[in-house]
Amino acid sequence: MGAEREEPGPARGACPCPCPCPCPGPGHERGTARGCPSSALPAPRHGAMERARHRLRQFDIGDRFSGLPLPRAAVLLPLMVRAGRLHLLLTVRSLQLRRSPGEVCFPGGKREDSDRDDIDTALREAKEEVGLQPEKVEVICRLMPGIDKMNNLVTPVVGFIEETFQVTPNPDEVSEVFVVPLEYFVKPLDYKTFSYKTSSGYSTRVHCFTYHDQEHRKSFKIWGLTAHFAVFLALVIFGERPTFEVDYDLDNLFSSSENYFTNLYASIHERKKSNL
Ligand SMILES: CCCCCCCCCCCCCC(=O)SCCNC(=O)CCNC(=O)[C@H](O)C(C)(C)COP(=O)(O)OP(=O)(O)OC[C@H]1O[C@@H](n2cnc3c(N)ncnc32)[C@H](O)[C@@H]1OP(=O)(O)O
Ligand SMILES: [Mg+2]
Repeated sequence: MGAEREEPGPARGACPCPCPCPCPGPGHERGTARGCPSSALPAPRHGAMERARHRLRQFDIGDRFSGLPLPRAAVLLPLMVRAGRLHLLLTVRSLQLRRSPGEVCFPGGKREDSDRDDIDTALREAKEEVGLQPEKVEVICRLMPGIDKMNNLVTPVVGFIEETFQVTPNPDEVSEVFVVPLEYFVKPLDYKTFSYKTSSGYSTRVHCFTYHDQEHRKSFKIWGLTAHFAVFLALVIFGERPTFEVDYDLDNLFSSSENYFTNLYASIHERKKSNL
């Protein structure tokens, strides 16, 4: 599968943040250290990370959907390298939560007035939920959003974190934290799929992974929107065909993911209009 988008435009010039980096891409906000690889992490030069950065930047949507009239939420897709392989950090929601108790999801939540954008939301929520300090995250990009069952527009923000990060889960919101090799979301050992009709009548495929975690000696079920984001991330980074069917044209991953989102969004818009 070839990437069908060019690298984002020319370098944005000398970076005014205190670090000496050449302002490498969309994840790095000029004038701040936010998303700056040089200041966020001790100069990771791991091959897997370099390749992933390169691929992810081609799929950055930036602020593209920020004007859509839906309530907003954002999740952080925290990537780390363990034993030379990329891994994703996931959480299990506390059983006390009103929505989706006990389900696996990424650190994240609803936008607050103090958040400037989806990156702020994802970083703030990750700090609140698992104790991840924003300056310990190298933000790489924002991927194509999804829409949850409450019709929140949910933007996945991808960031690298250090393998040595010590989680401190907030028990009000998170009961467990675990990591899964990213390859599992293209080559799973235990996978099911089913079709699902959203409240707006849009039919979609839902992925459902069961991951047997050696460290916790237990299995976690990862499905729905969380699985949707994990699969898309793995497709972007590995650029390989998964061992199961997906709703994308893999030779045109960016445009087909955009069509997928646009069709889902249109179904919600149509439903709202017909209810007026
Ligand atoms: C392109 C389109 C794609 C479409 C998808 C295709 C796939 C198909 C999908 C099909 C299936 C679709 C369906 C599935 O996928 S269900 C399948 C599995 N589940 C998932 O995938 C989870 C998906 N959901 C999420 O990731 C989150 O819910 C999102 C990110 C959307 C919202 O974030 P979240 O929900 O995490 O929000 P929050 O962190 O701001 O707040 C959480 C709550 O915690 C309260 N709180 C806060 N602080 C404290 C505190 N100190 N003490 C006590 N409580 C505290 C706070 O008031 C709030 O309470 P409430 O107000 O909720 O009651
Ligand atoms: Mg949350």
